[in-house]
Amino acid sequence: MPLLDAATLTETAYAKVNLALHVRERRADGYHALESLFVFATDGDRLSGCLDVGNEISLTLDGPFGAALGAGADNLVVNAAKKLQEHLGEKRGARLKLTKNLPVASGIGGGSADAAAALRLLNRLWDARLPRAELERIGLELGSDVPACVSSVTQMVRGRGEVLEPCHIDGLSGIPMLLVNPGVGVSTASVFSRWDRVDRGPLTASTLEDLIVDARNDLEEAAIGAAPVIADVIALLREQPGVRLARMSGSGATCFALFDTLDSRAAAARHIAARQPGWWSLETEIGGA
Ligand SMILES: C[C@@](CO)(OP(=O)(O)O)[C@H](O)COP(=O)(O)OP(=O)(O)OC[C@H]1O[C@@H](n2ccc(N)nc2=O)[C@H](O)[C@@H]1O
Ligand SMILES: Nc1ncnc2c1ncn2[C@@H]1O[C@H](COP(=O)(O)OP(=O)(O)O)[C@@H](O)[C@H]1O
Repeated sequence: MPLLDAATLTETAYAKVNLALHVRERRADGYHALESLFVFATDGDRLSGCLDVGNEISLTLDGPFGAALGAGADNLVVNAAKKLQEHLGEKRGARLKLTKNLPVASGIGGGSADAAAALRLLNRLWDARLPRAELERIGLELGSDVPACVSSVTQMVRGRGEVLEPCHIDGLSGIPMLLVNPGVGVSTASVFSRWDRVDRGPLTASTLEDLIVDARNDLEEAAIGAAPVIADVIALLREQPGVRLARMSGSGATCFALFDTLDSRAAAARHIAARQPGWWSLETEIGGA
């Protein structure tokens, strides 16, 4: 039996879900001004790490999607570690292990959540004690979604992804949620470039009912243009008994459905797995504020 290494720290990289995503304009710098309600699932990837005596950064991967990624410099975990090192101005080392449970490039911010988890973990491991706002600033250099993933709480997100406002909507926390991905990867940049540049108005939802009735994902049409199967995922989710809201997350292809009970979520998961055995799905809940 291996001894438990007391110096190993762990973090969960919670899956991000955009309950609503309004795209307001294409900015001069090529990024898009967004208004989005971010929630986080209670599940995600797992990152663990301990100090490396040689002061090197190394990463190993396992889990269902571990083989879909390299463990080199372009992995967002390694990137995050290097950015934090740079920021601290000291070469410190870590041996990291990422258990990749979430599909890659799938609109649920797996890579962004991993990068944020790496910042949180190394901030503790290296005893750097940077405040959250500083980790969020470093996170923005790694990707637009990383700042929100640092705290992984329900937030209204604006700008490119760096304007964060904690947000409480009654009844959201604990809602049974099903994530479904049809196994196609879509590129975030190409989905944004397919957006029709029509501003359909602000996101003002303050209740779950508003979110269901008035809010949208403005990238859905563009993503369906790139991967038509996304329309089938949404249609299948919407016809499941007990569904309150079904929509695409981020730039796709993962879609989510919120259910009124755990039983209706479980029944939907069973039904979809039987109809589409090749699709990935995750039964989870919306995390606490
Ligand atoms: C669409 C969203 C919604 O939460 O999520 P995902 O689909 O990635 O999960 C995010 O805005 C994605 O954030 P992230 O995946 O971190 O994007 P980045 O690496 O910063 O940018 C990738 C590319 O997406 C486009 N991009 C991203 C963010 C933004 N506000 N406007 C953009 O136009 C740009 O073309 C950029 O080159
Ligand atoms: N640890 C990581 N997990 C997932 N994707 C990663 C990781 N490191 C680098 N990437 C790259 O980042 C890109 C976006 O990943 P991800 O954040 O999962 O997308 P999305 O936000 O659309 O779910 C992918 O093209 C992937 O190759």
